[in-house]
Amino acid sequence: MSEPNEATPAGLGPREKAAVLAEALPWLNDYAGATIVIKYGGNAMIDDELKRAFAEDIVFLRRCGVQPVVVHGGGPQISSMLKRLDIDSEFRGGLRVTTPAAMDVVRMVLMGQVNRELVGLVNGHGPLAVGLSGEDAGLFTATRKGLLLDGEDVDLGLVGEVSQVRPEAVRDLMEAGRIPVVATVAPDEDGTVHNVNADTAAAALAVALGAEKLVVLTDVAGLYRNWPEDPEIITGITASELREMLPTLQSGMVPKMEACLAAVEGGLSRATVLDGRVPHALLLEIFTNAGVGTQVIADRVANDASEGKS
Ligand SMILES: Nc1ncnc2c1ncn2[C@@H]1O[C@H](COP(=O)(O)OP(=O)(O)O)[C@@H](O)[C@H]1O
Ligand SMILES: CC(=O)N[C@@H](CCC(=O)OP(=O)(O)O)C(=O)O
Repeated sequence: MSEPNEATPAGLGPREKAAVLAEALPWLNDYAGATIVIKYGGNAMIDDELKRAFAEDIVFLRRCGVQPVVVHGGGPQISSMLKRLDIDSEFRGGLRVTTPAAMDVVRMVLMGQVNRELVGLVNGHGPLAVGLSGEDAGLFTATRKGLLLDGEDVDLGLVGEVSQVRPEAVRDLMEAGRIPVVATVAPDEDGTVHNVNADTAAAALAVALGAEKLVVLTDVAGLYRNWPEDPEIITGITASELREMLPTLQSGMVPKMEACLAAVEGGLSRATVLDGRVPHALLLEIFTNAGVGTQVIADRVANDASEGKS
């Protein structure tokens, strides 16, 4: 048996461990029963250990009385399958130009590969996760997305934005104590399946569920003020400040920060971008005072805070 307060292999003695657990109490109170939508980016699914840690965090949240809903990406996984199949693909404005042939691969990889793997990892802890996509029970309806880039109309092919969310299927699962794991392909009104960016879909679902918070796990420490020259990360930004910054953003950060903005403008108090390469980043964010990543704060919440109302 170890001596009182002797450091464990994890580097913490009993007192420090107890302090970490005690620090979680206010957060446990705050988040009891709350819905948290977690977007898990394909770039954060780096290795098996990180994916296992992510699944543990999701189950931990559920066991603490939080209602986690996972929306996952899989961009790098789609790209590698397209390459194997010798199908060209390019990104414009952070979105994949999606031909019908590429769409078949997007659907196969997101639903048949990434979704199955995440569901399996969570269910290693008990029969909790149920996988679904925007095609199930009318969850998402897509409309074709237009894009104006440098004054030029870009044809993105079968890329969709979410025009309607029917969150009933997700709610049914949550009420049954399950953890919904959502892949972001979605039919349009005629049934043609579209490729929806996972950040965009996560924000739309978070708004439709009236979630407490949107957490986006990616492969950078947060939103850089001057990417990539300067290592400064923005720790907190209001919706108005982010709106001003949006036109200066590049690549994958464009849909990501647009999604965070849509989430807080749609009624959420906060949306946070976190480094998913840090093991258990989700637990650090939800249950400690560590304050990691970039937090986007709704204007009304920021105003209330400056007036001392919260
Ligand atoms: N201002 C910025 N701050 C941080 N990352 C940025 C910024 N601008 C562009 N990026 C790029 O955006 C990427 C994240 O978007 P993306 O690759 O789509 O991630 P995910 O797969 O998690 O959705 C980062 O890895 C980085 O290369
Ligand atoms: C339209 C569009 O770009 N769709 C994305 C869908 C997957 C995704 O968003 O994955 P990440 O979250 O890992 O980037 C794609 O085809 O890559």
